[in-house]
Amino acid sequence: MQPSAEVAQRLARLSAHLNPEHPQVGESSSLMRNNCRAKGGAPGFKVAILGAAGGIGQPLALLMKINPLVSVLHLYDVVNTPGVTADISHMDTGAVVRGFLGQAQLENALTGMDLVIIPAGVPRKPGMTRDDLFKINAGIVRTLCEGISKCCPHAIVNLISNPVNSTVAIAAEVFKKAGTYDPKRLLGVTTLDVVRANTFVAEVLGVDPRDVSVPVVGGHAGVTILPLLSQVKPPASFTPEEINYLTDRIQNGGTEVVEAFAASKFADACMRGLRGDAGIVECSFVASQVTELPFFATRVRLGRSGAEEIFPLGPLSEYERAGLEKAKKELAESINKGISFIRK
Ligand SMILES: NC(=O)C1=CN([C@@H]2O[C@H](COP(=O)(O)OP(=O)(O)OC[C@H]3O[C@@H](n4cnc5c(N)ncnc54)[C@H](O)[C@@H]3O)[C@@H](O)[C@H]2O)C=CC1
Ligand SMILES: O=C([O-])CC(=O)C(=O)O
Repeated sequence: MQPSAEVAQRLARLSAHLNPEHPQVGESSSLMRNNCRAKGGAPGFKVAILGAAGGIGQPLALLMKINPLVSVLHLYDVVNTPGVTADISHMDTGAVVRGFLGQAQLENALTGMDLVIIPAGVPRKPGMTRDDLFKINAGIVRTLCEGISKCCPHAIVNLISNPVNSTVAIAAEVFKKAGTYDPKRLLGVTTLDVVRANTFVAEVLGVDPRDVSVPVVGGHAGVTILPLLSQVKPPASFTPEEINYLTDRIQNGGTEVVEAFAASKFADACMRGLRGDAGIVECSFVASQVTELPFFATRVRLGRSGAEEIFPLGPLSEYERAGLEKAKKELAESINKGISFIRK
């Protein structure tokens, strides 16, 4: 008797697993080379993390593997992806995990992706600013974005690598050069500023951070991070001392601790937008006409094509208006630095 189609498929998969012909570096098992599809669940999105073996990349990979919106998860790095991929791939959730190691595998990592998340590059050491990372990370982001424009030009890109205030401009220039630029699809990740703002404001108010929403606008470094405490929801008022304390703590939170939770939260919001959910609003650093600068972080509505609507700043307090001027001055320099890196 002939085995059923399903049994035949299972036997083929088992045989491929037991007899790996030419193991490829960076793939966690021969099952992954069979182009197998995630079983069960919604159709899901194909997500690549570039820099997946790093401090942000690894926990982010774990969080994406448990996200039911993800059907395929590609983990790319220049080191250590085989181990990380093996680890993540053993989790009993739906997404199929594949690992890719080194530049030669970048194109395979990117082909067919719906969402590309980029935490690749060097992080700050104590005493450094995010701008101090420009020298190394600018080139890394350029190479990765060249790959994106070639292999998945319609993917949504979540850019985490610092300095975000410059790397978003770098990515935009690379995409423009390649003729693939869609401003709605390029999003600098500033969610961590919002997550911190919600947490610190909730601490001051003595409420649950999940019930608090603080818009954070501008950019993602020092004074360019501008929490709009006058627009906190639910409405709350703060003393001048509280405003100084909160603004300073939110602007400098990155020197306390960095974390992947916010990156995962933002990626999840992008996928819910892609799926067509209504009313998905997050802060992000995007191409914008809210100010005279070409990029600016404000609340944006995420939809099927990325950042579909960019909300204005709303009424600002005097303190926030002064902060906005400082933020714009530094932001303009960071954005120009990114643009000239590619145009030079
Ligand atoms: N936007 C945001 O809210 C945040 C941004 N960051 C930034 O994210 C970046 C990564 O931070 P961590 O994960 O802590 O650093 P990390 O050093 O732990 O990890 C970075 C990873 O990138 C990889 N990498 C280096 N060059 C690469 C290349 N050419 N292609 C692919 N991967 C490459 C490294 O091998 C490493 O695994 C830093 O620039 C950091 O400042 C970090 C936290 C929050
Ligand atoms: O501060 C850093 O170096 C990393 C980062 O962007 C953050 O944690 O907000």
